[in-house]
Formats: sequence, structure tokens, C-alpha cells
Amino acid sequence: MGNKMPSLEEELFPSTPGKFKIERSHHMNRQIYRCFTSSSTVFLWTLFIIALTASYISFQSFIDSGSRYLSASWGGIQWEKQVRSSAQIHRHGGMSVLVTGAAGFVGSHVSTALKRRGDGVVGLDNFNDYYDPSLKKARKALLETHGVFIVEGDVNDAKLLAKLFDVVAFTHVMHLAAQAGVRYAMENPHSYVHSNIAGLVTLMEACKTANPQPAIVWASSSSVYGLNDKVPFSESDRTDQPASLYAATKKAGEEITHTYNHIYGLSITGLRFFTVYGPWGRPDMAYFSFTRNILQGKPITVYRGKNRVDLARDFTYIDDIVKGCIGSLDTSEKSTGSGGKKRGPAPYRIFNLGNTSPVTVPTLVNILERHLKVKAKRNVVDMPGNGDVPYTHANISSARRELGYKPTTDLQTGLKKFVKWYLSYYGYNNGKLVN
Ligand SMILES: O=C(O)[C@H]1O[C@H](OP(=O)(O)OP(=O)(O)OC[C@H]2O[C@@H](n3ccc(=O)[nH]c3=O)[C@H](O)[C@@H]2O)[C@H](O)[C@@H](O)[C@@H]1O
Repeated sequence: MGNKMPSLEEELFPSTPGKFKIERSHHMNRQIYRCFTSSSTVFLWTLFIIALTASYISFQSFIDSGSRYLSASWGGIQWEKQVRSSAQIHRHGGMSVLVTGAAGFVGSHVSTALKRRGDGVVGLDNFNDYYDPSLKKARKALLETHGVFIVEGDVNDAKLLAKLFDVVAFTHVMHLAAQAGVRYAMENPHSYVHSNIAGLVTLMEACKTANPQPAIVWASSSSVYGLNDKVPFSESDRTDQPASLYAATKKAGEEITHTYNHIYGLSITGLRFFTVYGPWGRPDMAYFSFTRNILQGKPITVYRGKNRVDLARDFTYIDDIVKGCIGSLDTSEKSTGSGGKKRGPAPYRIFNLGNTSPVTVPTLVNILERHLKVKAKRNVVDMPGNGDVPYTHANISSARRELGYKPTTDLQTGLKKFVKWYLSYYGYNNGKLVN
């Protein structure tokens, strides 16, 4: 009877203090030991899993960056040095400009002009093969002699854009990278969406996140006027009837940039270029391909509008366009946002950059024949329904007032300069190819 079974409470908390002490500490030690051994196991396992995950992640990023460095042509200390040196400003109050499409026609001319007056310029170009990439490489080589470095990459590459803004605090972005050409949109519609829509959004995202945010000047197009028949075209005219997918993507670009201006305070200037031509031009354009065909004795196709009316364009010389671009950069006020947040209203501007004197396509051919001293073999056909508009004519009073834009080169003079360049670049002499 004397051996009373200890209650659970007694077992855990025996009444004899000494016993309690001994028993308790012994018991507690066992408990703590058990507890320790089990929690240390968990702890060690946790550590082990964390270490395993961390090494997996770092291995993955090593593989990622490794393959990026292997496949892409950007990144690394030397590359960053080239970018920084190209972005260096060499005049008081100068700007540092990221020029997209820098190996393109307008991009190469604008980059050279900016660099010449002491601004910092970094180019970006994907060197796609829409037209002969060797011409783009030649423009790149020329830019290098002026100290402009062109990064080979796409505006759709968000990582590259983030890196560029990380390396340089660009004050301005001159966005000229695009899928150009009106009629090619029927052949390859998705390339227009890729460059002119997706690429534009990727660039806007990078610009709105950049700190400081740059001011943006970008290339829209006279084609946004589409079926508008009120001439000359003014910026306030309707632009909701595009005649080609190209025009539609440029118009979409105007709306997209408006959104970024409204939400994030990005300073935006959109330039509606009117059929730009000149030395180092685009081989897909009529004046260029006509010259090539005329010199090679091949026929040219001259489109004609409804009721046998000649098509006409407000052809604009490259040097005038460059002045308009630089005037836009110089007058663009700062973006107001930072860290992706708008701090106040920022300017949103749109300007026509044309020549204000339309010339018909047959007259363009006459001028080329005179400069080349070769007769063209003309094949006149009715304009196919491929996105062309019959006539363009710019009202440039806004650009004149706000940018000081004043075109000075007529088609005759401008084509003379183009032909001179063409003959020297392609090595023609008296109509014969010499190399
Ligand atoms: O002003 C613009 O915004 C646009 O100007 C040009 O587009 P486009 O005016 O069609 O220039 P070209 O392709 O050089 O054509 C000029 C004229 O020649 C005509 N043409 C073109 C090609 C041809 O083989 N035959 C021909 O008669 C066209 O119908 C057009 O009337 C550019 O190609 C576009 O990228 C630019 O956005």
C-alpha cells in the first residue's frame, strides 16, 4: 500500500525538492538533449537544403550568364568601358544620348551629328537582314571613326536595356530602331509587331524605370495620315485610318508613348518623318532601288494612282531631318518621374518633319536619269492595294515654331548628293561597276 503509484504530476514535478532537482534536471537534460538532437537535425537539414538551393540557383545563373556571354555580344568590363567612353560628354551643357537603330539610315546620321558637337552617344542596333547588313556594318565602322560605339542588341532585350541604363545615366533616348517599309508589312507582318510595338514597350519600360528618366524623341511616320485627304497634313488632322500595318504600328506607337507620358511622366516627342532620302540611305526605298536598277540596266516599276494620277511624296533630305531630330532633343524638357513614379506632368509633342514640296514619282525618276546620265526602263503599273497612299505633304509650321526646323534642300540637290555617294560607295564609274 505504501508504494503509491506517482501521479503524472508527481512524476513530472516530484514533491521532494532534491529528488525533484536531480530527477528534473536529469529528465530535462534528456528532454533538452532529445529536443536539441531533433532541432539540430532539423536545423542541419534546413541548412543543407538552403545551401543546396543556393548552389543550384547560383549554378543556374552561372549557366545563364555564361550562355548569355557566349551567345550575346554585350557585357564584361571591356564592353562597359567602351559604353562609358562613347557616352562621355565633351561640351558644356551637353547630353548623353542612347540612339536605337544607330546603324540605320537616320540613326547613323543623327549619331554622327551629336558626337561631332560634343554630346555623348551610345548606339544600339540589332543589325537585322531586312536589307543588306553589310551597309549597316559600314555605317557602324564609320561611326567608330567618330568615337561612337554601337552595342549589338535588340530593343526587345530588357536585360540589355537595364544594363545600359545602369552603366550610363542617359539624359535622352533617340529611338529610331524600327521595322520600316510600307509594303513589306504584307510579307512579314509580325516583324512590325515585334519591333514597333513590343520593342517600343520594352524600351518605354526601361525608360520609365531608369533613374533619372531620360527624355525620349522617337520616329513616327507620315504614313499615320493614311487615308486622310486634307492637305497639307497637319499634326491635328485625323490619323485613325491607316492604309498599312506599318502605319498602324506607328500610330499605335504614338498612343503607347502617350500612355507612358501620362502614367510615368516621360517626356515624349514623336516625329512624323516624310520619305527621308540621302547618302547612306535605305536600299529598300524607291530612290535607292531605282538608282541601282537604272545603273544595272534593269527595269523599274513606277506605280500610278487611281485615274492615272501620279503618286507624289514630300521627299525630305537627311540633313534637314537630322536638324529636326537635334532640335527636338535640344528643346525636349525633362521627364518628371523617378523610380517608376510620376512626379508631375511632362510634355508630349508630335511634329511633322517634311520638306513641304511634294514631287511626283515620275519626276523623281527624271532627276535620277539626269544625275546618272542613264535612261531608265520604266514599267508603269497601277498602284496595287499594298498599303501605299497616293500623296503626302507636310505642314511644318509647328516644327518651325518650336524646333526652329527649316528644310533647305530640294529633291534635285539632295539626289545629286545621294548619287555622288552611291557611285563612290558601290564603286561605279561611268555607269560601270569597278569593284
Ligand atoms: O514617309 C514615311 O513615313 C515613309 O516613307 C517611306 O515610305 P514611302 O513614302 O512609301 O517611300 P518609298 O518606298 O521610297 O516609295 C516612294 C514612292 O515611290 C513609289 N514606288 C515605290 C517602289 C516602287 O518600286 N515603285 C514605286 O513607284 C511608292 O508608291 C511611293 O509613292 C519609308 O519607306 C517609310 O519607312 C517611311 O515611314
